[in-house]
Amino acid sequence: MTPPVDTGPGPANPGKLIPVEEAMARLLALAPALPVETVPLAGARDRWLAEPLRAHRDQPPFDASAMDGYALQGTPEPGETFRVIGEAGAGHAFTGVIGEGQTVRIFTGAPVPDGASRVVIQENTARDGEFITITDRDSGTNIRSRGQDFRIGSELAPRRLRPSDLALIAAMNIATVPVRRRPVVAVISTGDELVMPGEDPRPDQIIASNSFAIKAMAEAEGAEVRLLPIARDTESALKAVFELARGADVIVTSGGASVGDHDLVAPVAKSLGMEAAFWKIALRPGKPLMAGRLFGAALLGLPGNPVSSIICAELFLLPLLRHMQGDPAPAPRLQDARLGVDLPANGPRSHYMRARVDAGVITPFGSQDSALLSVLSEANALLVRPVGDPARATGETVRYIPI
Ligand SMILES: Nc1nc2c(c(=O)[nH]1)N[C@H]1C(S)=C(S)[C@@H](COP(=O)(O)OP(=O)(O)OC[C@H]3O[C@@H](n4cnc5c(N)ncnc54)[C@H](O)[C@@H]3O)O[C@H]1N2
Ligand code: MOO
Repeated sequence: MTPPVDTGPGPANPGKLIPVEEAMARLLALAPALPVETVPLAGARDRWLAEPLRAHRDQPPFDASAMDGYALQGTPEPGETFRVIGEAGAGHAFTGVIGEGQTVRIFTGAPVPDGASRVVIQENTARDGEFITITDRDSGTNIRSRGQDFRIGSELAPRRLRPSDLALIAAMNIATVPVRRRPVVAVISTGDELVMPGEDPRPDQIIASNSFAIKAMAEAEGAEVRLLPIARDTESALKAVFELARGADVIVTSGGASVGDHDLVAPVAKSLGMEAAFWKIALRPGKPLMAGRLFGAALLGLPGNPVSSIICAELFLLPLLRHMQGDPAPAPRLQDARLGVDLPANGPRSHYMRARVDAGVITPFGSQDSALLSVLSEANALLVRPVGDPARATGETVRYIPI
């Protein structure tokens, strides 16, 4: 186990590994909420509503028939007859008044005519020319009253817009919505060993994989992602690629974050003017995580190990993107499950163990090496072990993050 010792260039108390929660708070403080823009409703799926919306009308806007049948007064008994004096369809109101002994043929969604207090479904009637006879009682009125769904002025609070929210907003008669601008994320992979998938790698080369996960995760969180060229492990190469990231809201690097001679991300970012916020976290995997501000953007330096990089993106990049888009509670949501195995006590770093949760029982994988993409791919949960968590027995309740 790596001891909690740091030789890195972190600004505040550089000898200390920062707790995950503190790192999260300091990261979110690096990036203000993005500006608001107005978009057509049809293009607003998954965007973050920036301000409350208020309904422009009642829904339904009138007392509406819930069934196909006959609108009439009172509570008719089987055997009673009524004269049909007209018809009401959806979008075609009957404008007269229904009197005693009268009825109007009505269809689902039509306004209930004045004078009617219920709709008898047609299955409970027998029609003979101009007349109907009631054959069975209806249990309810079959009328949806005006404003039953929502009233004019009803508020929809800011949220990430799901398809059903779009339908609700449309029904409120609102055609465009104020949303947070999408964050622009520049992704930089670093390392002399990296080649893109599909190339012809030498035996000592590695396929760059991290950026594909980071891009997909950030896009699913609403970002526009710019995949920048792989930066080689020289100051000049890294500087040149950093320059390409200007204009982004968030710059994400992967690799080169540790203490080796070729780990240049922090020194090069500093030479370009980065204000460092923190470096090194009491976290496993992902200890060498760096954050700061560069070129007016939030900079997040992820470790190179593929699993560390993806888990740190889950734990820090995605909350940052949610925060920038207005999510008031952007941290990952923890859930409870029962342990499927005994676990030894945890050490001085929070451990996010790759695990599978099935039917409420969570079991971490045997190997937790931070290079194993095949294990991460089988995992559907990160079992969260807090710093110093004591040994846990099978059946105890533990917390996890679904992934
Ligand atoms: N002496 C120490 N060595 C290391 C420490 C330490 O504290 N002291 N920390 C270890 C930990 S923990 C981690 S995590 C890694 C992180 O190192 P880097 O961020 O500098 O990552 P690299 O050295 O560049 O790469 C690590 C590993 O991951 C592969 N990699 C890198 N980028 C990609 C990519 N885009 N796609 C796929 N694979 C990638 C790279 O080839 C290496 O195998 O440092 C430990 N060392
Ligand atoms: O954070 Mo490294 O082992 O945390 O992969």
